[in-house]
Amino acid sequence: MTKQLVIDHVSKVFGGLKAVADVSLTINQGALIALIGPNGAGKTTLFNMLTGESGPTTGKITLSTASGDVDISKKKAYQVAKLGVARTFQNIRLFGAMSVKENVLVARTHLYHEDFLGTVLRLPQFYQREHDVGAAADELLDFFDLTAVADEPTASLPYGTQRRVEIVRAVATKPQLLFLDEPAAGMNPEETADLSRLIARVREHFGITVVLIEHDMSLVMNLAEYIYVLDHGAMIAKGTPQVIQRDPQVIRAYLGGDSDA
Ligand SMILES: Nc1ncnc2c1ncn2[C@@H]1O[C@H](COP(=O)(O)OP(=O)(O)OP(=O)(O)O)[C@@H](O)[C@H]1O
Repeated sequence: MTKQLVIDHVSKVFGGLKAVADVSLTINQGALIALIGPNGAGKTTLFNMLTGESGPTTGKITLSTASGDVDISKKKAYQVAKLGVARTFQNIRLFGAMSVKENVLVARTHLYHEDFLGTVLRLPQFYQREHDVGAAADELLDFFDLTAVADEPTASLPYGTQRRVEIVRAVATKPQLLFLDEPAAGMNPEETADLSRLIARVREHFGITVVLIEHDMSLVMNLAEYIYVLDHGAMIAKGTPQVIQRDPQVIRAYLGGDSDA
């Protein structure tokens, strides 16, 4: 198995609070992993460190890329994104006034920022690229079953659809690694089941490694191959869904008790 992301003794301290405490784990290419834990366990804080939103206080994060291993511990979010890492947020962050397709186009166009001269001078490659970007966006919208709402302003769409737009926008950046922060939040069981199938298809079709934070245990247990459990910033368990469901420490963390009884 090829390693994609190595998290080596990573901690994050806010004032006196250790939000993430000495967490180590390795994510292999193509994996579908869930990160779970009670509220305040440190899941989003860990995601923020892995995507460059906020650097670790101590520890190292190494991303394998086509051109070798890169230490991303001190890199900014836009630099990590350029290395092939995309994410969605717990609170949807879309361009609400823009249409669904425009959201995808913006994400896709970011890939070509390097060719500033070609764009400014409107060289032939600019028009070719515009055409390619448009065609790729249409294909993506079709894959995500969003063609019918392609021209709708995203803010006008139902919550579950907006979540799908967030994911397609992340996928439009052609990531190697996709982080989804509570993708099923606010969804009904039917939408959650649809989402679960969609995530599995995205991973399969685009060959993207997927890491998700989720409180919906039906989604986690059905979808994830491997689960990491955080509690009070520390990794308290890891294993397959079958193992995690029976882990006494995990059950205790969720039920909030302190004893073994
Ligand atoms: N920027 C910050 N400044 C200070 N404390 C923070 C900051 N961000 C998070 N925390 C604290 O760190 C701890 C971990 O928070 P985090 O949001 O990572 O938990 P979580 O597992 O994602 O929780 P939830 O499931 O509720 O989203 C919490 O005690 C939180 O209050």
